[in-house]
Amino acid sequence: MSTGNNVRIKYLSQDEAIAIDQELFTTYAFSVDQLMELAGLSCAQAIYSLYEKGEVLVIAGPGNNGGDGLVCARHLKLFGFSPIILYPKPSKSELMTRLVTQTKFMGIPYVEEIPSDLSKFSLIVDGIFGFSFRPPIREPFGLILRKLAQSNIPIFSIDIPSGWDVEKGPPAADEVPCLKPDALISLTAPKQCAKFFEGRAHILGGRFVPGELAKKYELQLPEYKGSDGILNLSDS
Ligand SMILES: NC(=O)C1=CN([C@@H]2O[C@H](COP(=O)(O)OP(=O)(O)OC[C@H]3O[C@@H](n4cnc5c(N)ncnc54)[C@H](O)[C@@H]3O)[C@@H](O)[C@H]2O)[C@H](O)CC1
Ligand SMILES: [K+]
Repeated sequence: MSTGNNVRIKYLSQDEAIAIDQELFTTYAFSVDQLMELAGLSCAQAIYSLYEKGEVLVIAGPGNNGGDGLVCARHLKLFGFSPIILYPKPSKSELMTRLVTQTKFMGIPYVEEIPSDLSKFSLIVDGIFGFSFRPPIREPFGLILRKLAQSNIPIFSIDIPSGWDVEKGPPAADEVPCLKPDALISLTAPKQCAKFFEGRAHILGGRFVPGELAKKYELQLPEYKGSDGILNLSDS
């Protein structure tokens, strides 16, 4: 992709995305919750820039993509949205347990299963699977994705449209339900599946990559404006 400042942004393979993530946590000494906070905050900032305030269903999966979703929900609440969380396979990790406690103290309600009628929601945040997803989908996520694929509510996908292959993109029509997100936020850098994104806004977020690491992986990241935490790649 060519961006406004004539840089060709790189699309990462699944292995590269995982390797960069690991390097951030080891060599560069970041903790998961530091980066998750920045990632989730950039998701909420992107949503604020794209959508009217309203009731938002945030669906959190079992891994760190789900953690980004929980952080995003917390910031959405502070920004004046009304998030509701579906977190069907809660992790027992200390970090995720703390995130759940934080959201509950923020007064954010949880639902146990995907509501049969989604019409009251103005937006669905897809924090189900990120770059570690490997098909085929295990339940209850197949059921949830089927329901989302059938609805007309705009979907904002965090890092990867859930159910898509991280490199090959949308599943074949006869395989599994295929999400067609209205917006996608790529954290750190887009993964190869983002080439197949046809929605309204492709946002770059997660502004925490040290220059040396970006150079090593030849990320060719476009420049964020000023102190912004997000950059709309669809504008350029
Ligand atoms: N460096 C960054 O940009 C950061 C990104 N962050 C976010 O972290 C995710 C990646 O998180 P990870 O925990 O590695 O994996 P996932 O969330 O993608 O999911 C793993 C989770 O899902 C289960 N799973 C995998 N495949 C399936 C399947 N076919 N069916 C059902 N369940 C499946 C698996 O068992 C795990 O439980 C990245 O995308 C960003 O969103 C960080 O927050 C900050 C740094
Ligand atoms: K996702």
